[in-house]
Amino acid sequence: RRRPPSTPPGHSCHPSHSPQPQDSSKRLARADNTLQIYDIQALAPRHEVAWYLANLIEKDGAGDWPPRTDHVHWPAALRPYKDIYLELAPLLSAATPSLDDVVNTERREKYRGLMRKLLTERVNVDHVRGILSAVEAGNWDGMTREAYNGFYCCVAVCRHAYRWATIPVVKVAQLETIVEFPRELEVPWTYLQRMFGVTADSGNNTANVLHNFDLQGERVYKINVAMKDLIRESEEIFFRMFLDLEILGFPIYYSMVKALVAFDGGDKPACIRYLNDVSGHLRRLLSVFFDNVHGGRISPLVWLSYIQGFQGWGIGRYINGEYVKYDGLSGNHVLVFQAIDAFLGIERYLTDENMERYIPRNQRELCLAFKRHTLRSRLAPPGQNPEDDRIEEALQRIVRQLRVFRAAHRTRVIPYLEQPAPERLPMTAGKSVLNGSSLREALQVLDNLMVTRLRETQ
Ligand code: HEM
Repeated sequence: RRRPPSTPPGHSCHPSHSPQPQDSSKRLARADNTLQIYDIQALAPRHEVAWYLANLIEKDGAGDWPPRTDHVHWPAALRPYKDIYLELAPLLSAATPSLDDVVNTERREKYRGLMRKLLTERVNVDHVRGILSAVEAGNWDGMTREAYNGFYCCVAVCRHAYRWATIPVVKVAQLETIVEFPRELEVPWTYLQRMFGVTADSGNNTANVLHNFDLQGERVYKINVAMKDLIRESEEIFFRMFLDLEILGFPIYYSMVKALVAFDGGDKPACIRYLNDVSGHLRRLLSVFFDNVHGGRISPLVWLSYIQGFQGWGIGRYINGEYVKYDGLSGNHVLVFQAIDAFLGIERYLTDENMERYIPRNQRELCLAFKRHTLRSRLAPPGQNPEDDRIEEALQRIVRQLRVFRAAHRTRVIPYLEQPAPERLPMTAGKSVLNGSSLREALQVLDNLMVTRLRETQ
């Protein structure tokens, strides 16, 4: 298998309340997962959950998790995409969002026109197709999986930039229902989405966020490059959280697999130890949320207008005569929460349809495998077997941790969502333009979703 990253082993200090986001010494480093990955690979032939985790790491992860990406060593035919995104990035955001539809339409047409022009001039679609079809046929001579992951991100963010064409997101953009994308952005997208086993026209947390970091932890395609520090720093901290969640998620996936292998091998004391490990790792992971989702780190004054909007989508296309609208990104795409829910036997938050649209196939399959092996349906009734009771207690501890997270998430996100943004209609990235006659009603719908989820967490 490919070597895991050459970044330093172990962990650097956890982001605290006052780091400069640009200061790399304060960032959580990717861990050295080598030994755990060997262990998972060794277990793969005899336990299907280990197999699905090994498969995710080897394929989507390019040999590690979070996924390894390369944004530099690409075939020449693909490189213009990155150049074009980066060249146009300073034009994307406006320091003062206009409330005038005419001004906004002009801004957007200018951005789209430029992107179209540069794509036509510099991208040879036949060459792009040639490279991606070779990969699809299993021939990786032309590019590595790391580079493929990087390119997935690049095309995804180019599409989101083209979709909105000005940030903050404005009403005229929200009112579009269908957008005709340049073929340079359509052709590769079909291949990329097929490879990852997802169907949406929009991106997802894996493409737009996880793959948007190089191995040194630098974010490659930023949104608000020419805006004030408060916006740029909040943007960095916000997206960095999602990489950190997967860095800290890895030992959780590992411990959950080991707990299942131990249980299935009849070693219940070892199973309990691994479940306790899950709790310990989860505590650390949740602190990423608690330490960052507040005004001292991510400013609610700028989040809604400058950070969230880019990741929305809210347009669609006709498929077999029926209009299908796609949503953008949400925390609900994050693998670690889906995997833990599945492991605990909690019903899924996303519908089957949304899973297929936004969650890469190998992530979905890992979660389904966790669900098939959930321990809770296999324990003796309470009071009949002391070891089973201790397993249930350990599982309950994890459930309680998730409940604390969900209760906190419910309240902490409100100041971000209720920020005035007169340039747009109420919208979340994950749920698109919100129905309801007022912002209050729209937020109530979201709150109901979160309360229901909290209730289901048991
Ligand atoms: C300003 C920051 C955030 C806001 C405004 C926000 C808002 C929301 C909203 C409105 C929902 C319900 C609608 C939907 O499914 O999309 C949601 C769901 C969700 N969010 Fe967030 N979120 C934020 C940050 C985060 C972060 C950092 C995480 C991960 C630690 C996260 C994890 C989740 C999860 C897992 C769900 C699905 C429901 C669940 O499993 O409880 N969110 N978020």
